[in-house]
Amino acid sequence: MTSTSVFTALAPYGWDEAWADSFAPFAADGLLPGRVIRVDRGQCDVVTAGGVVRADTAFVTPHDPMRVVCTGDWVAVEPGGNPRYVRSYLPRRTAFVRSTSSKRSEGQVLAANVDHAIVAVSLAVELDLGRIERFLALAWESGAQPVVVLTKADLVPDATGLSYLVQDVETAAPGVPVLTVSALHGDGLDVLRAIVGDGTSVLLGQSGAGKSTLANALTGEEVMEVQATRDMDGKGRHTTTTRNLLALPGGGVLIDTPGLRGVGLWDAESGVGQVFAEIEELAADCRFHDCAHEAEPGCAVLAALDAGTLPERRLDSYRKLMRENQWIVAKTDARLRSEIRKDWKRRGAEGKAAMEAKRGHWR
Ligand SMILES: Nc1nc2c(ncn2[C@@H]2O[C@H](COP(=O)(O)OP(=O)(O)OP(=O)(O)O)[C@@H](O)[C@H]2O)c(=O)[nH]1
Ligand SMILES: [Zn+2]
Repeated sequence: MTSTSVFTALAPYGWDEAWADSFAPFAADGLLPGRVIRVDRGQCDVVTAGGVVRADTAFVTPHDPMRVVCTGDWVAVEPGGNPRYVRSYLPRRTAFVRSTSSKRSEGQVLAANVDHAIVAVSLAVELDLGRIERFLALAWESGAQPVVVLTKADLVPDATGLSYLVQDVETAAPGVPVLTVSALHGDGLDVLRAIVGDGTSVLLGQSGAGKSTLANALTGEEVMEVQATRDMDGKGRHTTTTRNLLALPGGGVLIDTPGLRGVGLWDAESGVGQVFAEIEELAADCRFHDCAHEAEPGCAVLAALDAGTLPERRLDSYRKLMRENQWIVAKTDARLRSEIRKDWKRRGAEGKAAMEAKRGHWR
């Protein structure tokens, strides 16, 4: 296959000149480029110019879960073999990471190379700005551009009410476009389509926020492809193959993985800073460089609070997310420290053993 036809085949999945450049050394080794559309234990499905192939990730499964191949990664796969192997993956432009179970406070990459993080928020229930801010922190932290999509706009009875809701969300989302859509009536979908039409998008948001409905509207099909298999017991059994990454009919790529639904905050300090851009801006004018905005003299944040230009809810939410984030960071640091200590101990023991072996030799 020529490099032009590879380019044409993979462009709908987000392949571009820059990816092709960083892939060049792998191409020289006879490896094929492809994008991971799904991962399961030790295996992944990769869309290549020649179609979807199944590949083993044993070569690229390091100890660090942050470095495990994930949906959205561009990989170098072997041209054949049973099993065929993923040999490497290209450096990520962005990555969605979440903290795993409380026992092991490591990050886990959920999706890679995402450009737009679509945060779906239902207008059918009372707005929870704190929750929106949390999703936005995570989105900014990943490197993707967040977009808030207020769904089920048809359930808001009047236009004035709707515009107030949008304004509320906008105060919680500086630098973030806020759209309203109704999947029921199709309102606002073209604006969303224009955004996701370029690059790779993910859908975030609480259960019931309308993510699947949006995904279906964008893809124009069911995201779950149900494949009829051999009817073993006459009950019409089906197996479902899930593609977690889809090329959209109007251009752009959508990643929708179960794991991304319900992500938490992970080391998102700079992300939190971006969500609360106006507070960070104020903080630059505090008298003390390390002002905690609690009771310090010359605190510009508290001054804005007093003046009523900064809503108290915003400051509370900022503090809460910062605290939570610091806790996660501290937990990770503790893990790192204990790992380093273990490493020292091991090296110490090896060193001691080596010394003793030498001594034995001298004796
Ligand atoms: N009235 C109205 N209902 C909607 C709209 N979009 C989604 N819904 C309904 O809201 C409910 C939840 O939508 P889903 O798309 O399943 O939500 P989800 O975010 O995918 O939920 P999870 O799969 O639990 O994460 C469904 O009953 C949808 O039919 C809309 O634009 N208008
Ligand atoms: Zn201050």
